[in-house]
Formats: sequence, structure tokens, C-alpha cells
Amino acid sequence: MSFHICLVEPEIPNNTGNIARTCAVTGSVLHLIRPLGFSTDDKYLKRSGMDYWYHVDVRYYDSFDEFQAAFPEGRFFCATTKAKRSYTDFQFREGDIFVFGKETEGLPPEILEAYAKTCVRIPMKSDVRSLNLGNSAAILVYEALRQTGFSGLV
Ligand SMILES: C[S@@+](CC[C@H](N)C(=O)[O-])C[C@H]1O[C@@H](n2cnc3c(N)ncnc32)[C@H](O)[C@@H]1O
Repeated sequence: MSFHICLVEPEIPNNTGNIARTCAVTGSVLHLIRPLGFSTDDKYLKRSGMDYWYHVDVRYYDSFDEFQAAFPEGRFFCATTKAKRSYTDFQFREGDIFVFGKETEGLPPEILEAYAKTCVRIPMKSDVRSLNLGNSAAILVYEALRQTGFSGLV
């Protein structure tokens, strides 16, 4: 069992490459919702995730609905600057799904409404826009791993 990271219509290849690397080192599954703002052959994507891309279980979907349908029992947590609750307020379980929005616009309102009770914010000062997508994914997955006892130490 592992955690799932879902990127809804990611636009910047370096961010997805960076997150693929996080998935590789944590054993998380990466789910990409099309359209993607880059080709999966993109040199920046490969440079950021490079040797790691081939270690990751990457799955592609044509819509968020298709992704949801693949996890009928899944617990979805939506990462958004608009959430009222901090990610540290939740007790995560193996198999949980973390959903992230696109770099320019974040998650669409219909997804935020559907998961209003499990939207999570990573605390920030109020006069700044947001964290980088890759950093926010790493923060959430490592908190979930910490809570579930992943030592990662050899
Ligand atoms: C660059 S941000 C998008 C910013 C967008 N303008 C917005 O307001 O949502 C890309 C994604 O990173 C995640 N993110 C960034 N900062 C976050 C924060 N402080 N708390 C939770 N998620 C965050 C969200 O999933 C967001 O959709």
C-alpha cells in the first residue's frame, strides 16, 4: 500500500518531474490528469525526474471523473490555499489520495466543492500567493508518511 499523488492538468514539466522524483523515493503512485502542459518526452521533465521517472508508477487519465471512478472507496484530500483547515489537522492512512491543482489556477471549484470537508491548506503568510506545486506535494506526502510510520532509514 502506498500514497497517491494526483496532479490535475499540470502545466510546468519541472514540477511534475520533481514530484515524480518524490514519488520514486517514497513509493507513491503518480496520477496525471490530462491535458498536460507538456509532452512526457519533455527534456525539462526528464531532467527534473530523470533517472527516477522509470521507477514510478505513473498513470494517466483523460478527466478527473475517470480518476475518481478508479478509486470508488478512496479518501481524497485536496490541497488548496483556499482551505480553512491545516493538513496537520488530519490523520492520514495508507492509500490516501492527495490532489493538487495546476500552477496558474489551482483546483477547479467543482473539485473543491466535492471535497470541501477534506480540503487542506499548508499554512502560509496571508500576503503571498502560494507554495510551489512540487514543494506542496512533498510536504503532504512526507506528513502522511510520518504519521504512518515510514522510517525510510537503511
Ligand atoms: C502554484 S499553486 C496554484 C496557485 C493558485 N493560484 C491557487 O490559488 O490555488 C499549485 C498547487 O499547489 C498546491 N498548493 C500551493 N500552495 C499551497 C498551500 N499553501 N496549501 C495547500 N496547497 C497548496 C495546490 O494544490 C495548488 O493548486
